[in-house]
Amino acid sequence: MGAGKTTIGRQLARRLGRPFFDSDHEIVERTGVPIPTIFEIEGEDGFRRREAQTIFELTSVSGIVMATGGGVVLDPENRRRLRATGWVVYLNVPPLMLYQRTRHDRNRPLLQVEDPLARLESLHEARDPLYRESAHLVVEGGQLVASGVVQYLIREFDQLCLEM
Ligand SMILES: Nc1ncnc2c1ncn2[C@@H]1O[C@H](COP(=O)(O)OP(=O)(O)O)[C@@H](O)[C@H]1O
Ligand SMILES: O=C(O)C1=C[C@@H](OP(=O)(O)O)[C@@H](O)[C@H](O)C1
Ligand SMILES: [Mg+2]
Repeated sequence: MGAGKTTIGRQLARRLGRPFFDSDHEIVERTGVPIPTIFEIEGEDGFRRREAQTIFELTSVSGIVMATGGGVVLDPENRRRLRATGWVVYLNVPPLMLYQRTRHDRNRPLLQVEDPLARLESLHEARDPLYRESAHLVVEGGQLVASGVVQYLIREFDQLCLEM
């Protein structure tokens, strides 16, 4: 959360001239309610079921750029499908920076706790191996501005296309 998936995904899609989908946005569109409301009514489990269904559908569409929610890697089938159907990028950003970017945002239910930085640290530790297992490319650090990451990804993607 706060790594820049939505921001960078949208910019990357625009630069590549491809359609952009954000799995969280799809879930909100389909249910007609914001993510915190889904967590309130159906719990995290309910949200994860909707997320897995959305990932299943979006990984069936080719030629798109997709941003996922940060918890998508918890489900082994999500990880398998994403890796098998797409070119997966992990934006690895230190928890303190994630905290600075998300601290005023009330739209992430998992961070509405007394100590959001500690929550981000423990999520990062638990999920980092899962992100690495899923990704074809890891962008380390989070120091680059979003447009810089996009430029880097376009170069890497062009190189990949040349090699194919
Ligand atoms: N590379 C970046 N450098 C600085 N701020 C960024 C960067 N990427 C995203 N942000 C900012 O961080 C916040 C969270 O970004 P977002 O794209 O919603 O992350 P995610 O979808 O991974 O949770 C937004 O305010 C966004 O403008
Ligand atoms: O990390 C997570 O478990 C979540 C990340 C969120 O998306 P972002 O990573 O875009 O913030 C959203 O899917 C939900 O609040 C749960
Ligand atoms: Mg997002």
